[in-house]
Amino acid sequence: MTDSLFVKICGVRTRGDVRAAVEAGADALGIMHYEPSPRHVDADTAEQLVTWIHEAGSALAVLVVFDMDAADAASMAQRIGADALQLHGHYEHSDFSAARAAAPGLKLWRAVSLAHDPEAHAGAFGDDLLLLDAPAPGAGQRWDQTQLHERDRGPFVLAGGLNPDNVAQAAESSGAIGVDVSSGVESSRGVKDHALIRTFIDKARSVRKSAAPRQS
Ligand SMILES: O=C(O)c1ccccc1N[C@@H]1O[C@H](COP(=O)(O)O)[C@@H](O)[C@H]1O
Repeated sequence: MTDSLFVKICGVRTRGDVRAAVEAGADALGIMHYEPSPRHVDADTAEQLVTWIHEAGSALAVLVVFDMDAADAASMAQRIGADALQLHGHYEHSDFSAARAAAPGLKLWRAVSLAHDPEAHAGAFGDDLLLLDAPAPGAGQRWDQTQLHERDRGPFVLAGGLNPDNVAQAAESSGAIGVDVSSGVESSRGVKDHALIRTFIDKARSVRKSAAPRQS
């Protein structure tokens, strides 16, 4: 594990988005499969994006879903060759067990908001990674991080309303091990701005992970 932040760019939809994010040094790229999202792609496009991501370099291809049946989502992630499945929405421990049974070896990332799950902490559902996000994910919404420090959450990735101007301060004050962004690197809803992607990653790379969260 390096001492620089883990950086995920979420909601890629084109080969140009993939190239821009991978060439800028993203550690993971998110592929959104959720029809109400402006970043939604169908299963065939998702599979093509996974191929492009793997051809372009070593970044992880992450299938991102919202309230999709966990086992079905895991099977889809495995079928398209994704490296991880990011589950947003109303999931229980049993859903993660079902997903693991459907796709053994697939990394499962649990995305929650402390507003909905104030006790959330890393590994609670046997997940491989915890993302702490805004109550309304994908909306470019910042959230109150003071609740974050009420208890030890273990390692987590920070998401929700991040952008090139706030990512360094947000990451340093939260003690996150990584950051995840969608709206903040777009020129309009669902349209990635490749220059913003590059700037976001540069700013995130300027942060050294802290041993403990600083008070914001
Ligand atoms: O991006 C979306 O449209 C989306 C829809 C439903 C669930 C999750 C979604 N995206 C995730 O939300 C975070 C934060 O988004 P933003 O940066 O505040 O726009 C994003 O990183 C995705 O993991």
